Amino acid sequence: MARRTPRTPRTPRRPQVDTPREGRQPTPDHATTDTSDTSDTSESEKLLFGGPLRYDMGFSKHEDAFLQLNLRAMVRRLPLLLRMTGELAREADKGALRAVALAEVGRGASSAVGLIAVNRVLAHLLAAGSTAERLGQASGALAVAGTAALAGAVLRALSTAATGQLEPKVERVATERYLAHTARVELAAVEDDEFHKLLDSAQYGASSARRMVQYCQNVLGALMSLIAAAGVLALLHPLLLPLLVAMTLPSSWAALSVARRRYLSFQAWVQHTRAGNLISRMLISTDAAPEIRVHNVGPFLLHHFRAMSQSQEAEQRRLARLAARTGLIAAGWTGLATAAAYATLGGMLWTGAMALSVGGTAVLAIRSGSSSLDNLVLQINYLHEESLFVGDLHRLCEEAELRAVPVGGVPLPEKPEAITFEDVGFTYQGDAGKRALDGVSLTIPTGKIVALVGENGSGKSTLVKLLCGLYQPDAGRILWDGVDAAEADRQELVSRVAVVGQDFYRWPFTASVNVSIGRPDVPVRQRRLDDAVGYAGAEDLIAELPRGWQTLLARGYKGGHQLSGGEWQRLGLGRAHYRAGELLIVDEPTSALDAKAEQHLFEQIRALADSGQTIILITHRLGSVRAADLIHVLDHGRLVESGTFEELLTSPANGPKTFRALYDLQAAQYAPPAQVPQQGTGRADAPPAGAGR
Ligand SMILES: Nc1ncnc2c1ncn2[C@@H]1O[C@H](COP(=O)(O)OP(=O)(O)OP(=O)(O)O)[C@@H](O)[C@H]1O
Repeated sequence: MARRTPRTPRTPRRPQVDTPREGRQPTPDHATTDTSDTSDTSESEKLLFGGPLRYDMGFSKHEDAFLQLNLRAMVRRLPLLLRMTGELAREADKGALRAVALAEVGRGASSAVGLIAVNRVLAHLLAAGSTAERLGQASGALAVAGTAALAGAVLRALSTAATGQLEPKVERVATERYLAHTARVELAAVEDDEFHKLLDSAQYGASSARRMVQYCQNVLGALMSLIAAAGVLALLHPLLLPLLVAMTLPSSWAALSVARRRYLSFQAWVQHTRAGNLISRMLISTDAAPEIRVHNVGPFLLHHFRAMSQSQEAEQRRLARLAARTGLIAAGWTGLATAAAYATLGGMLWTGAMALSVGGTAVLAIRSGSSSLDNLVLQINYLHEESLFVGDLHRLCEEAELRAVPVGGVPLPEKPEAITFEDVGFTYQGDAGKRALDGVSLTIPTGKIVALVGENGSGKSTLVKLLCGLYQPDAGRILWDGVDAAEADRQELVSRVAVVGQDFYRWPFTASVNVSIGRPDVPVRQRRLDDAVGYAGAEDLIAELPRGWQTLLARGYKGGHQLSGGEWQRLGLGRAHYRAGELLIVDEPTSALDAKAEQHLFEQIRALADSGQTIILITHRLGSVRAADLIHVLDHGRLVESGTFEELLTSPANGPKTFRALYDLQAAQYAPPAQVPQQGTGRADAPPAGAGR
């Protein structure tokens, strides 16, 4: 009897990356370290990622729920698995789902009819009489067996066609679920490594759901054939059924053991795999391409890519060895069970407990039944294994619901007079003990230019991220007049805000989309686009692009065009203007602008503030904050000074002097040697032109 061996360990869900051919390229010193040992953290993991990337499975929250891959648990879970796939399939294409189900039930019925007909044929052929007579009597049953086989083939084709239609739709529906839920979660969730791990494993849920459709079809088909064969066997002799089961148990056990090991391994290695893929992507990324060449980083990355891949290969080897051992044990037990089954059958024939024609049908039914049962267990096992990933997708959706940006809330005042930070504190996840903001109380009067200044890491960007609702304070409140932003409608809050961050995104789309994506929910208007680039001083930039607004701003694509850093910054400013939020936040808006563009921008900012818009300006160029109505100075997450430009520069000798010290330091770099002011003695009215640039 042909036995299926358990699938060998595989990693189809992960992009397979070939180990690159070794070239005679220089490798760094540490390249000589043997990194193929998986028992410890590899040198590459330590060097590039600061430690092990493999998860200790003890952490797994769903170990209890999902890893009990024993036969009982698997059978218990089968209805749930079928329902999960059924729900996805129903959402994707009800008609195709119905067609698959009907075709498979029909196939089972035709298989049972076929077996019964074969039994009749054998009974007629083994009865007394001439050959012609026996053939004549068997012809009716033969015709039935032939028709059943034909019907089975047609139904199989129907089922295959409907499954082919259903599979891609199920994958699409599952992928949409994944993406839609991910897009809705809070920023803090995306930055949480546990949530990210779930994102990693759940991304395979969609392709697993697609494969589950195929396996469901196979399970249904095998189940129907099994019922047919088992029904016939039970009719022939009741002892034949347990024999059938005994023959199939060893391979079921083997398949389950292998699946369990593979899934555990996948979960433990998921982050390692992502890191390996990250390195391979860097090697082909257009952003990294210049530095890879100028600093000759290629061999370094290739070496570590190879080392990380070798660690994974070692894990695959380990799984393969275990699978081979399990398969061998299972094959031994199956051989014994098969010998026992046929010995029992022979004994029954020998003692006359069973007629010869019944014995012939029994052999056929045992062959058909054991292959169906074997196949059924294998398919259920595949189904179960895939369902673990679909389970991850479900878990992600549940988790994402809990961590989703809340919908609804208290409306914000239409024209607030001020936004007030009341004793606000915030610590980033994983940064325990290090407060990014600590007890910050300040006011942002609307319709004014408010500047935030301070040294690197003093908390300026964090403060505006809290203001935009990207993070929630863990202490204190942010009030829009009397309304606490934590209780406000987040959608409304973000619609009031436009941001040009330091790391604003450079969309790999056309210039038109790069600006209009500031308000993706409204139709693109040319006048609004022109206004936006006029504000950012980028009219000439657009006019000079090869295809104007329709120029693709992405390297590595046909017709793609590359912008300089300053040109991107102007487009980013244009995007923020296009968004038309009441609160415009500009974080280092002029870092990449030339002097003319910078001056233009500050004139525009002043004009916007005069028209009633609130501007929050973050900059290290202290000469630029002269135009601000109010300046808040942060230091190590705390507010240390507030006031106008003049107030901060002319504060009394024993008063706060952080701003003054920073300003003098910058001014000194631009003053002619003879006029370098001493710290604390510079005059507010005498900064050198362009100070801080
Ligand atoms: N996403 C993040 N996760 C964890 N820590 C962060 C994150 N963003 C910032 N931090 C930390 O919070 C602190 C404040 O950072 P923030 O970006 O607010 O400073 P900043 O004043 O804007 O600095 P810069 O002038 O360099 O832009 C820093 O110590 C930084 O390391």
